[in-house]
Amino acid sequence: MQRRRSTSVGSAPNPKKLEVPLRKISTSSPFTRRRKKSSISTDVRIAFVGTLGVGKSALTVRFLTRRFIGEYENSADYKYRHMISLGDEIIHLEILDARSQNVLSNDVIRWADGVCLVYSITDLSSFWTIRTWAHKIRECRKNSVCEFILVGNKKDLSHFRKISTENGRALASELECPFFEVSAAEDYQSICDALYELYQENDMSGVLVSLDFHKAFDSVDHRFIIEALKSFNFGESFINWVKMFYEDVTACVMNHGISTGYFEVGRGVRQGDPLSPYLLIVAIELLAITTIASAMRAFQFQTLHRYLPVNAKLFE
Ligand SMILES: Nc1nc2c(ncn2[C@@H]2O[C@H](COP(=O)(O)OP(=O)(O)OP(=O)(O)O)[C@@H](O)[C@H]2O)c(=O)[nH]1
Repeated sequence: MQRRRSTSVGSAPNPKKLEVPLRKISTSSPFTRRRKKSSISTDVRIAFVGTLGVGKSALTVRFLTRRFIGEYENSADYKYRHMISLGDEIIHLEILDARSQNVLSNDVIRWADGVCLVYSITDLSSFWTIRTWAHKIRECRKNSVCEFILVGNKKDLSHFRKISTENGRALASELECPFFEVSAAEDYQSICDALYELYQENDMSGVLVSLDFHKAFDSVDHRFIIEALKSFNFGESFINWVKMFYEDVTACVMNHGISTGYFEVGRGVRQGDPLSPYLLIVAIELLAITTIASAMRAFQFQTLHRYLPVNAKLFE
């Protein structure tokens, strides 16, 4: 699961904020019943997207308040905050009810951890749009995790149905995402189930990168320090100064007045030097950036283990 803290929708055009008082769903809520984790707090952003009138606001409000009002103010993006507990885990949800547009905005895709692609079972065009939008999400978020689910809303209007459950299921299987048919008008449970599934999907797709900086001060490779400085565009003369301290360094060890021969020192920052912690931070920053990039790439091809040791060697 992506765990982030932010309150704006990228550079989306001034989304109107509608702060809903933080509500804690009781532990008997269907969304909270089935899972127990250690005590942690998670931030999750979910966006409801779909074409005009498919019921995005109705679904959002139903989930947040358990009520179906019927008519909703639809002229802007609305963002809600909501808190739920899943066993010992506190989940801070940010839910975006995106206003309808013909095109799914990149800002929304970049903002969300998970997307509910909503169509109405009574509206064919809302259904056909989904495929394009799903591909757009995959394309736009190919280097980061953003799961989506397919939600067919207005299940209660079965007499006006234009899209069969089988068609919905077939599209979901083509897009390789979970599928739900729900009714914001009549059903609360299935909306919770859908959101829970979305949460689960994201949870399973996360990448955890752990860097162990055991004896990092002593083990960072001097060549890597220089490469890191170059990567961050430090000036040539500054890099030459650092090189002076770190290239061709030799040392010997004195024990009871007896000295070893001189040997080359290729690793470790100089102790007692006020510049050293900053050099280490620069090196760690580059390592973190390349590791995360490798991990995300590796995750896509499911070969995480092959990439991480490459970076880890820099600090061995
Ligand atoms: N019968 C029925 N009507 C629904 C359902 N969900 C939404 N509606 C109705 O569909 C209409 C549009 O619902 P909204 O929630 O405003 O849809 P929206 O996707 O947010 O609309 P835009 O933001 O304008 O695109 C409203 O009249 C709702 O009452 C449902 O499950 N069943």
